[in-house]
Amino acid sequence: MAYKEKCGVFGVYNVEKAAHTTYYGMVGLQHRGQEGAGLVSCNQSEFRLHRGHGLVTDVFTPDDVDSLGGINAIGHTRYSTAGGKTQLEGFQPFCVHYRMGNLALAHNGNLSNATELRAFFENQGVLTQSTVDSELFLHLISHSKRSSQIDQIFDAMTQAEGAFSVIILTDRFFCAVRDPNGFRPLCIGRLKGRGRDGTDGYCVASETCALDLCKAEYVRDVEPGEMIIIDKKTVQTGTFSSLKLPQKFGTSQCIFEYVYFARPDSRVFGEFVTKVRRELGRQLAREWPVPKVEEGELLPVIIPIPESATHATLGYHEESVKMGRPCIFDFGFFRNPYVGRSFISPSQELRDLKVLCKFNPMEHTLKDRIVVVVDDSIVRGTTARQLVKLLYAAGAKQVHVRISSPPVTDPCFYGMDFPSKEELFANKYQGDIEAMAAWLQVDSLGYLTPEGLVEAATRSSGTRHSFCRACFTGVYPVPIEPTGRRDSSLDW
Ligand SMILES: O=P(O)(O)OC[C@H]1O[C@H](OP(=O)(O)OP(=O)(O)O)[C@H](O)[C@@H]1O
Ligand SMILES: NC(=O)CC[C@H](N)C(=O)O
Ligand code: SF4
Ligand SMILES: [Mg+2]
Repeated sequence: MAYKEKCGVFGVYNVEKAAHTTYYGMVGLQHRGQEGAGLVSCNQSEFRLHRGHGLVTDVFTPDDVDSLGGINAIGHTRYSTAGGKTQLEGFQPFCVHYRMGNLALAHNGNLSNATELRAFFENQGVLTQSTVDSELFLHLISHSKRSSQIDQIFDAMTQAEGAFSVIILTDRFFCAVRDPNGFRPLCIGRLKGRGRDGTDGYCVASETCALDLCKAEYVRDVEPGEMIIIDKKTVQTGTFSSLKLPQKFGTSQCIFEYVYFARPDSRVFGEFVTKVRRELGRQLAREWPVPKVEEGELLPVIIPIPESATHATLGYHEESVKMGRPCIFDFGFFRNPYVGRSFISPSQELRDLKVLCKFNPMEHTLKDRIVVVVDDSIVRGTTARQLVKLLYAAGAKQVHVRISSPPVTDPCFYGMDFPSKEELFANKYQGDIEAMAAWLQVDSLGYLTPEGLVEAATRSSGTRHSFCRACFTGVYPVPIEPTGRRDSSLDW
């Protein structure tokens, strides 16, 4: 795993067998976090919590899920971006009791003003149970002076800055909030007739692939800056209450969800990820075409680096043919499915070994051909460099690398754990593409331009919102702690 991902949140309201449905929703979101998983269900008026380290299937036995029961529940799959990585107290959902009753909360994202908020509460003598930023939501809610619980939650959300897609379960309602920038995705689903006495149930998830698993129909996304309430009235009328958080910094949805992070079968920010990835591949073909071949030469073969580059490669191939550059699409590597994302790779030597365990080239598709190999991104360069060697060893005549995003130059502070700036491949060569190609030992290297990325993603997703692309520019749309810059224009 070159990047450590983000978290996944999933919750249901008025759904028979709530804990079971949430369990399956979390399995669908496993790719978003593998350090730990947790589930809170509301059984009568009792809130029950079960959480642990590792994959969803490791954390829960069938008995655990049965004993959680309930008709309302929320779940979380975690990759830590703040605070403790091992202490169970920092794992979500958080489940507390305060003057308004029970409250369970799960968060995907990273707060940009966490240090400031923590100092404020600690100075007041507030006792905290973890060093995780997400816990601060609980203190913001319980310290709110507002009288109704909905207003307390709204008040808390207006004081948080940065990336947060949050779901909350209380004794009376279910609530879902997306930060005004809309960094992380969040969508709403309906489970027809799956509620008490044949009424409709509702669910909210980070990605639609989790809705598919639970056979929920996609209703719509929670909009950037929207807080929706699902309660008894929703069950009776089919409508949600919706509140709007004040907008401070414009919208900036994470473009990397489209490039790499989200599951290809999900609909993110309103559009299928596969469709956007194909469009990125098409744009890449226009910017960095397939090399021309001499008459009588074998056609170039276009291959993806599995898994995440497959759909961009299909788009690259389609567009190349349309542009009058004949070539074939094929799979040049077998990817060992048993080498999972939880592979531990602390040193360069182990990372190199990991790549070799993961991929084996298929000689018959590669021998004597010009090979154009497409990947979605380069982080440290480990994958690309190793795979290029394997391609030549398998008989490739030339190797051309195409990347369906710009060079990654800066870390993410909005819920994704990237390597440090110094470790990023592009920074080692100050963006000198020729030097980068020489280190990779390839005949050519082409990255999608930042403009091409934004244009293609906007065109194919049809979104009216802007994207964050700070990891390609170093210009952060919301101030980051302690020295980050902020993009005040956000005009792209
Ligand atoms: O330059 P590097 O440091 O080697 O990292 C880049 C690679 O990491 C990602 O894939 P990853 O192996 O995480 O998983 P995937 O199978 O989902 O593509 C990305 O898609 C690149 O292939
Ligand atoms: N990846 C995430 O969304 C992490 C959520 C939260 N900041 C944590 O560290 O648990
Ligand atoms: S910095 Fe990159 S990964 Fe992080 S939110 Fe922005 S686009 Fe996404
Ligand atoms: Mg990859």
